[in-house]
This record gives sequence, C-alpha cells and structure tokens, in this order.
Amino acid sequence: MGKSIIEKIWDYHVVQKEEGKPDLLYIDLHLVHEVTSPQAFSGLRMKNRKVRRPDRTFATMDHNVPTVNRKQINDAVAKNQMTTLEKNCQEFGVPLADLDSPDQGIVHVIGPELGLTQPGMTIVCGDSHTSTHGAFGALAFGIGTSEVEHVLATQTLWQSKPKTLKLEINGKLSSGVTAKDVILYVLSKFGVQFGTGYVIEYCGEVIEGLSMEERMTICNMSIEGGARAGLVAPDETTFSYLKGRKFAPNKEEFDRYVEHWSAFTSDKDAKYDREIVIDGSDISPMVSWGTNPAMTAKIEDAIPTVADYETEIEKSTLERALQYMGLNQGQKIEDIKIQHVFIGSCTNSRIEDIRKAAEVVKGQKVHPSVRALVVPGSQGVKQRAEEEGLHQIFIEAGFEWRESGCSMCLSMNDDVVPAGEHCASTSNRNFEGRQGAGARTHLVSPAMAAAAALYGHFVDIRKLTPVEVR
Ligand SMILES: CC(C)[C@H](C(=O)O)[C@@H](O)C(=O)O
Ligand code: SF4
Repeated sequence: MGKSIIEKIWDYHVVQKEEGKPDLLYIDLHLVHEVTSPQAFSGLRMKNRKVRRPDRTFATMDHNVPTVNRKQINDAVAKNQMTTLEKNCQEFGVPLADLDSPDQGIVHVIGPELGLTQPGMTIVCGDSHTSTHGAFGALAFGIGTSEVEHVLATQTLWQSKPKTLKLEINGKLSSGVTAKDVILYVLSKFGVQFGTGYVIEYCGEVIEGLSMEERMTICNMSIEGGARAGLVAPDETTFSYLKGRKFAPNKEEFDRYVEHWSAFTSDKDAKYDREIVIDGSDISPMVSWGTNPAMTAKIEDAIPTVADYETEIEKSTLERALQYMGLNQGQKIEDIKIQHVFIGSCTNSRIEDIRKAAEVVKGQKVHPSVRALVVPGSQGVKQRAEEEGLHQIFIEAGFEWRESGCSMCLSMNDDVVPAGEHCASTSNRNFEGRQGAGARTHLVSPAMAAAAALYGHFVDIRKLTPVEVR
C-alpha cells in the first residue's frame, strides 16, 4: 500500500519506536520566540545541559515587539521576555534575529523567507501556528514549553503518530477569492474541530495553482480547524521559491536537494483516515462575524438566525457570540461597520498580501472613521515592499506603515483594538478579547480588509470596478 507524504516524513524521522508508546522523532528545525522559551532555557541551565544543535535552532522576537519606536518597550513583562531571549541565545549559542537584525520578523514569516523551512523536514516551535511551514511539504507543528526544553536538549521529540486527512480542493477560484477565503470557507463548513487528531494534506487543482504565500495562509489556519498540522506536497512552486534564499542549499547543491525533496509526495494509492473534497468555485470572499473562525459567512450573505440552528446549545452560542460582537441575527455582512483595519500577522503579512492590499488601496483614501495599520511580517517584507513603493500607496491613503511583529494579532504589545470597536483583521483568531479586552475581530483576506478600510464597512471586492481591483 502506498504512503502519504505525512507518513513518509514521519517514518524518515523516527529514531526510536516501541509498541504502544509514542515514537521518538528527530527534529530538523527548531524555531524559538521570546514568549515560550524562557522556562525552557532555565530548565537547561538548572540541569547543566547544552543546546544539542544550535545550528538547527533559530530565534526571533515577534510577539512583544513595538511596531513604532522599536526600542521603547513600556511593558515590564514584554521587556523582560525580550532581554531574557537575548541573554539565552548568547549563552547557548543560538542564532537570534533581534530588533537590529534585517532578518527579524514573525517566526512563521522569517523561517520560509530565510530558506530555513524546507520540504521533508520536521519543524517545531513553541507556537501553535507552526503549521504555516507545512506549505513547504514539511511536518511542522507547535509544541509546549516543556517540549521546547526537550528539543533544545536532545533535538528529538516524543510524538504519537497522527491520523491523516486529505483535503482536496478542486475546480477554480473566482476572481477576488483568495487563499484566506478558502480556509475561512473550510472552517465555516466543517467547524473548529474537524481536524482534531489529524494532520491535513491540502491538495487538488486549487492548491496546486497557489503561490507559496497563499499555501502558507491555508496551512497557517489548519490549527483553527483543530488539526495538529497542515501541509502541501512540494513541487516546482516550492523549489523556485526556495532558490537563492539565505539558508537554502546553495547553487551547487540545489539540484541534489530537489531530488531529495521530491521524494516527499503522496503515492497515488496512499490511504488516509479521512478524505474531504470541496469545489473551489463555491467559495466567495469570506468575513467572520462571530467569536470563532468557523462563525464566518460569505460577503453576499447575512449573519445566521436562531432558526438556522437545531439545538439549544447552537442557538445560545449564536446569541452569546452576537451579544459580544454587538451584531444582530440576520444582519447583512456588508452592513457591518468597522473602525479598525489590521493588515498583518503570520497568516497574511507577506509580500504578496501587502501587494494585494495595495492594489485595492491605490489612489484611494481610508474612510475618516477608520484607523488602519499595515504591519509587514518581517523586516525583509518591509524592505521589499518599500523598494516597490507600496508603503507610499498606504501612507498616501492614510494607513499607518509599521515595523514588523505580531502587532494587533494579539494584545501582547501596544497595538490593541479598544473595547466595543470592530476590526477587519487579516489574522487568524477572533475569540473574545483576542485583539484587546472587548475588541470585536472580523477575519478577512488582505484585499477585503483593504476595501473595508476605504468604505468603513465590509464590501464585496468583486463588485469594485476593475480599476480598483485588477
Ligand atoms: C504566544 C503563543 C504561545 C501563541 C500561540 O502559540 O499561538 C500566539 O502566537 C498566538 O497566536 O496566540
Ligand atoms: S502573528 Fe499572531 S498568530 Fe502569528 S505567531 Fe504572532 S500572535 Fe501568533
């Protein structure tokens, strides 16, 4: 029987196997950030241990960093986490992209951008959205702080073999529909638990046609569906993205690596524990209206009503979400007003995301009642965007153009949404308080967020004139 890419990567990395016990996996790449690493390093220090493979470990600061006045960190906890990471990396010899580094950025943006993330690898990080790296055909998943310590010390991890889920997206996406809409649609249809216990392989014509940035957006939100990880088999798109990147194999070695990477694809007769097939042409630009990512509707639709649900639990969940969001049953999505726009986060802050938003914004002005932020995912993205003049488009329209970091994705730094206000956000989580106490988050694509910034409410980007969206 054939094997899926998930099983192939797994089997390739098993160091020790014992009946009835988790497997011991070798870890190829360990990414580290300031929030989930301090106790892990303290643990090493206490046990007098070293980092086993500093050369397979890479750290950055992202969650706490200010996106203006970079060095002025007002919050004591944030400051402490950042200086602690600096000290730890120095002491243990781990490379760090600090605030002065041109490589600094959100951990899930810089891994791929620097070419650290490669096909067939096992990749871990003390962060749930590590699934992003799966876009390269890597098995990449988030781990807890005690596991971070284990990987630092041994470069291995005990793991139980996950179940496999094949999610095939066929057909074609209509114009104006992006990768973000694909994953929001999947969540709206199958809920926030459909992936529990599984690693998802995304495949089908739609996925094959996506760029690496778009594949990352989809893999990133696998975790919102409960999955441990999500991945896409590597292909020419993957290889050409990697070519020439800082830590990717050099010219002489590249072809040899491509051969090695190409082995990590699923056999035609591979069996999965579950299979889902969807049609890409069913997808519209999507907007989340509630307090989890599955509470999402098509832009042309309306918020559901209690009559749409059968059980009392579902009905009261709807009521509770709408109370928090300050919205009404049956309200049209296009009628939801927003006061903030956040274009950023590890879901949608790469160069293509910034370009797509800029296309919508070009020559227009941000609505007077909206505060809008663009936060590039890394210094690399920021520099590239500035070389292309994209920052000017945003600044002239009235957007704030910031330094890289997690920013408004979560309220761990100065970028927060005030209580009761609505934010069109390109991030991945919309639970109560995520962007600040009482903040109301709506998850959307970069193009949809940009359009909402101009109008002060959600608009269907498919209805904008071709001059506005090319
Ligand atoms: C801070 C970190 C542990 C957390 C995560 O793991 O997801 C963060 O990145 C988030 O998105 O909520
Ligand atoms: S951008 Fe958001 S989701 Fe991504 S790592 Fe940072 S806080 Fe987590």
